[in-house]
Amino acid sequence: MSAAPGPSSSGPARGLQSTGPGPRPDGRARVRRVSIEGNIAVGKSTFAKLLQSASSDWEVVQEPVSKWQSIESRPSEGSGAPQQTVGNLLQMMYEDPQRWSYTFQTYSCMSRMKTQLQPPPPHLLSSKGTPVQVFERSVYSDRYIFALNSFELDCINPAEWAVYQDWHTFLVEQFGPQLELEGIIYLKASPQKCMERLGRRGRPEEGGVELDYLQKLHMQHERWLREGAQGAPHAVSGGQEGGSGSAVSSEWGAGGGLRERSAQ
Ligand SMILES: Nc1ncnc2c1ncn2[C@@H]1O[C@H](COP(=O)(O)OP(=O)(O)OP(=O)(O)O)[C@@H](O)[C@H]1O
Ligand SMILES: Nc1nc(=O)c2ncn([C@H]3C[C@H](O)[C@@H](CO)O3)c2[nH]1
Repeated sequence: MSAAPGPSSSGPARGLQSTGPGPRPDGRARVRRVSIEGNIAVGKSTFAKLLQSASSDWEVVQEPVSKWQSIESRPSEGSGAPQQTVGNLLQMMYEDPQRWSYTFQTYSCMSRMKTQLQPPPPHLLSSKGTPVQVFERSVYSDRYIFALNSFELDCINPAEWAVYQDWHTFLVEQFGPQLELEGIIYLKASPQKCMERLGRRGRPEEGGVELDYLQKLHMQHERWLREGAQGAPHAVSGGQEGGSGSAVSSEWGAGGGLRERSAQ
């Protein structure tokens, strides 16, 4: 594991730094919160399942992909109209990124906010061990990896990018301590390996994803973590080419944050 330097002293990171591993004001104080980050198909969900099955103290909150694949209309109150699926935003984004990337990022980020704001389940609150809530990706990678990448690829225009950053900064500052994460588990594999895994998984929407896109996302992750995971917390535990499961296994270090226990 390498500890990423702390985030800069301005902006949304302030709440994270000031709270640190010390006591939180509510009953959730003992529940650690981390995210798993990494390129598409590197093995985050697979690794998350292993974590969850290893101990009842680890609770995984999945990335809300199924919501993105099935956008539901919300009928007006009392209309009696049934809820309907009105689109697959993941597919729309991949098919026409210039048209749909901004819409996708608003929805992905909002759904990540909702999951990060969820209280821990009761069994974690009553755990006698070290309970950990593990989020698949975060509001920080939404912005500093994906939305930024889409902007750099001209799939989000300068006005959309300015608007995204404005509301993102506002919301992260508003919710600061509640969104707070204490660590990041970074799963890393070469873009070629991710491409292979993506192909094997065969998610229909990803049929047009090219190696070049995974290479760009790989670079975004490397830069973000090298620069101290802007917006996000400090502890980074790095996986290796093998990907999930055997490649990285982490435990809480005495000083807070994640420490690598074994890597092969
Ligand atoms: N360590 C591994 N070795 C070989 N194959 C793996 C490994 N980990 C995951 N896979 C396979 O790679 C594919 C992608 O894995 P997974 O769905 O866990 O990726 P992910 O990082 O969660 O993807 P996404 O970025 O889309 O959320 C799956 O087919 C999975 O079985
Ligand atoms: N453009 C874009 N922005 C995001 O914030 C984002 N988060 C995830 N994804 C894509 C990767 C997988 O195909 C699939 C599941 O992770 O969704 C994203 N794509």
